[in-house]
Amino acid sequence: MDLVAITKRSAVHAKPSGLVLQYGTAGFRTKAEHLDHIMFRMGLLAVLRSKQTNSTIGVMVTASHNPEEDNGVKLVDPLGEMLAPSWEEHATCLANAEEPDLHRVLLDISEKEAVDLQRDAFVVIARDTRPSSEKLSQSVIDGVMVLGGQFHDYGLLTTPQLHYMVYCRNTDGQYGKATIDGYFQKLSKAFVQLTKQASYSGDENRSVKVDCANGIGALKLKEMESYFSQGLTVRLFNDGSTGKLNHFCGADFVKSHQKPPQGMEIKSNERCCSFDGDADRIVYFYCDAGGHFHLIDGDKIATLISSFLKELLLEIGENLNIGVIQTAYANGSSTRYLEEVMKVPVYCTKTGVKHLHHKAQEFDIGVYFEANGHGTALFSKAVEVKIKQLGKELEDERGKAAKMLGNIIDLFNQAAGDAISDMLVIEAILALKGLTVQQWDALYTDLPNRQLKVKVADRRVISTTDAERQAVTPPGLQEAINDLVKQYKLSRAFVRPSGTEDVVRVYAEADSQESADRLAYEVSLAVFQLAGGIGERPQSCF
Ligand SMILES: CC(=O)N[C@H]1[C@@H](OP(=O)(O)O)O[C@H](CO)[C@@H](O)[C@@H]1O
Ligand SMILES: [Mg+2]
Repeated sequence: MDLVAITKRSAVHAKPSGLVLQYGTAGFRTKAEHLDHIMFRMGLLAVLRSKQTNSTIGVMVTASHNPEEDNGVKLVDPLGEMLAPSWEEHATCLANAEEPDLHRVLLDISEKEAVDLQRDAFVVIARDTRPSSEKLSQSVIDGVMVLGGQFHDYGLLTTPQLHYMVYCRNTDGQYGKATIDGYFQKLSKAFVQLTKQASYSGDENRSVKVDCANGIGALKLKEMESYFSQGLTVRLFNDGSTGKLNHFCGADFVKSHQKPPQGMEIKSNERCCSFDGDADRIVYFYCDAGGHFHLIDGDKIATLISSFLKELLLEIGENLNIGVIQTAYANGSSTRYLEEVMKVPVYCTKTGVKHLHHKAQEFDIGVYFEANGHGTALFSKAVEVKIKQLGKELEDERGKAAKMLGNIIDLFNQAAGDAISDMLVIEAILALKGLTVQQWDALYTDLPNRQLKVKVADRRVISTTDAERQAVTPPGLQEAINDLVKQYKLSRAFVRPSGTEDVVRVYAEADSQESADRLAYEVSLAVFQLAGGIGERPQSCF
């Protein structure tokens, strides 16, 4: 480590005094103007992680669904996964170190993690379309270079595309070619093969409207369109040509406001979907003839996918272990439908895709989705090999189903939840099953629910257990929630400190919207009173 060079370059990317940031569920995220030093330091950290794992590490510059003025950064581990928890702590230490302490922290991390500093390092970098992203990604590169790391800058990519590149590079290209063309080719080939077998006909059915949140998803879908146009026409809205990123549009807006995005013409019963700003989340929706908006969220996506996979396995005659992974935010109706109607085992993990991803790896086939639309399906290597072999060997119906499953496996981005990949999977399944968006929506009816936020002095006073469904502290809070829940039918409620915002999140569901609203409000009051609420008392929303 050339300490003099590091000090010199670090002075160019000086840390504003007093600024403390934490590597949270989605890396670092705040106003773009506060992030230059963070980017430089994450370049340094990526080099250390690369040396330690002897693998390529990814650095993604994005703030996903946050407003355009924000930005953020996260590191991608060797198999395309989120950064390991012990390194999240190192990231926080490094980010908050004052200039004179920077070396010591770098040396501490290297020592604790037994990093062989003589090893080569390779880092791949990508960014979203925010105005601040290009300059910030240069600061990452500066950090990589000062520690002697090699790098490749992919420029503009969606977050899941960078995860995919990292995964490809660390599996010697077995997973795919680590280029954007390789990604387009792999997914499109699988999609076109699948839709060739579809009974769906007519242009109406073969087209979907996509709200791209004015983000990177629009650019990449435009580039990719010609690769899969035999199977699907995509009509892009909020493509960034006029509107502002994530402003009244995108998956997060549509899910949290439960209404269509602005900037999109919607005719009744048309199939529409929304990506978020970095295209790692997707939700579907439509408006019925009466003008009512219908949201099809991550839970219903997981249901469609897992039921299709289960059917294919039945046709192939393989008894594989398939599981669906959700979080506490999954709608109670979805969990009930999966367990009782489809007989698929459902598991609940803490919020944050890394938790779902790890749990999904325990199964032959693990399907995971957060209700907000972030998810994918993972297939064990043994399953992939077996299914593809059956697809080649068998000429009968079983073989046909195995070929289909083989293509579905290739169509999923198994490194991370991916709006483009998920959209193509969903479109293929709807086409193959001849399902309309209304029929898909009718699988089950969501229980009315409400999410609220409460401001407290220190959200760490709330600790939880049972995959965040029960509050352990502060004393009395869980008892208060239990008493409130008892007063409503089909009800459930929980509270947890957010990992990305300085708030406590409250979730409630019940048999009617009024009851869900009321329960959420009453639980918010309990949080405000027992967990040190600040500012205005929660207001009722009914
Ligand atoms: C209720 C909710 O949607 N929470 C989101 C949000 O986490 P919080 O820890 O709840 O702030 O951001 C995460 C990162 O994007 C995402 O994984 C998660 O689902
Ligand atoms: Mg995102």
